[in-house]
Amino acid sequence: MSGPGVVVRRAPGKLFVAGEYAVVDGGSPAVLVAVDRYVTVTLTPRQVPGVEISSDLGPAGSTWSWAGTRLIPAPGTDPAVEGRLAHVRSAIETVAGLLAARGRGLPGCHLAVTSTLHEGGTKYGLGSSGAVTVAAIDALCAFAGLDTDAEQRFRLALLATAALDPRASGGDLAASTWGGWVCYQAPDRAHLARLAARDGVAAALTAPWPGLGLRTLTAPAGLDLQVGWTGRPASTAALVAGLDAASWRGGPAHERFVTATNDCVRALVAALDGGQAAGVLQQVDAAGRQLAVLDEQVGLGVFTPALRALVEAARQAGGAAKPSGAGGGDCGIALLAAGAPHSRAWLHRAWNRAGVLPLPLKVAATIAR
Ligand SMILES: Nc1ncnc2c1ncn2[C@@H]1O[C@H](COP(=O)(O)OP(=O)(O)OP(=O)(O)O)[C@@H](O)[C@H]1O
Ligand SMILES: C[C@@](O)(CCOP(=O)(O)O)CC(=O)O
Repeated sequence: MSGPGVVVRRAPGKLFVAGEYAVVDGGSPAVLVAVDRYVTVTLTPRQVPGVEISSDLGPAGSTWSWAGTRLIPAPGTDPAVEGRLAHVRSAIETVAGLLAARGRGLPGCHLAVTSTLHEGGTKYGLGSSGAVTVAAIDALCAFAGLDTDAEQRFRLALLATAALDPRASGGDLAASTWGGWVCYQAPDRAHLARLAARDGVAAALTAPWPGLGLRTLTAPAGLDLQVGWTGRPASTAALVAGLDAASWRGGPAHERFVTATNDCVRALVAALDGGQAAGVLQQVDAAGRQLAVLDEQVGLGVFTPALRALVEAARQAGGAAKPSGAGGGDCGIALLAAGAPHSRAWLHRAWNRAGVLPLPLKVAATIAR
């Protein structure tokens, strides 16, 4: 779609390479990679004030009006629709908060979302919530004539996310904002959410964000990244909440997990920096084994039978593999070195036999402007 005043922005999905769960606590880095499937957001000017939102997940056109910087759904809007549009709504309200500090409002518009991060409405686990937030913030800023750089858009996306769920690390947002391979460390999201609620988005945006760390990394040469989808969606929020419910959190096993995972991620970054493929494989394998220990101790259900089979087959092929993200379904990753005992085709056949669908994904290039 194009036309006067129409803005189109897209953001890629992501995979967790190492550091999931540990990254939720401040001070722990994670490595993520952006993939070449996208959420696209199109903004079209509309004469009527307020926002009309359409998503490929439905509905086709739901109308929202402003109460200050809060969006109010039209009377009779299905609560399920409100849930499905929660990330888009939070992104719009966040940009509206920034505009309000400059004495402006968001002009009337239609916001449309399309995504290749789900299959007929079933998510792959490639970070569609993060990608839709990043794409929407980018499109809304451009539509409103706000000149922003990548870090400002990332911060706005994290404020929008933290308003919904301060536990979410924002690793997905970092990968979707910068593209390519990234090393990310999360700031204190609960503090930022409180700051934004108390002092406004503009103040929170420019405040210091202690703990935030972001570095783009060089992709490992000579390693083939493969992705397998279990076909089963998992709830990241429920899995992370499971950790809070268990007595594991705050105890010695938790501390050991975080320390060991931090060691893996730091060694992984060093191996990536040094172009050492063998070191990359070793650390991805080690990070996956730490997740398995966590899973055994807490009984979270990170490793489903399909994810176990995905990892086992990749090890037999001579590679390293692990779930990507919270696990419980969604997808897993494997890295194969050139000259591995078994080929990519062999791995795909083994995955198919185990009910794991190989996804033809490539790394999305570093994109931040
Ligand atoms: N096409 C879309 N249109 C509008 N909102 C979307 C779209 N895709 C995702 N979202 C938002 O993201 C939410 C899904 O987030 P969820 O964390 O369950 O999936 P994910 O981010 O793809 O997976 P994961 O967190 O495992 O990587 C939806 O409820 C909705 O709020
Ligand atoms: C468990 C966690 O570290 C990763 C979740 O990854 P995913 O959304 O399930 O791909 C949570 C988070 O980083 O917010």
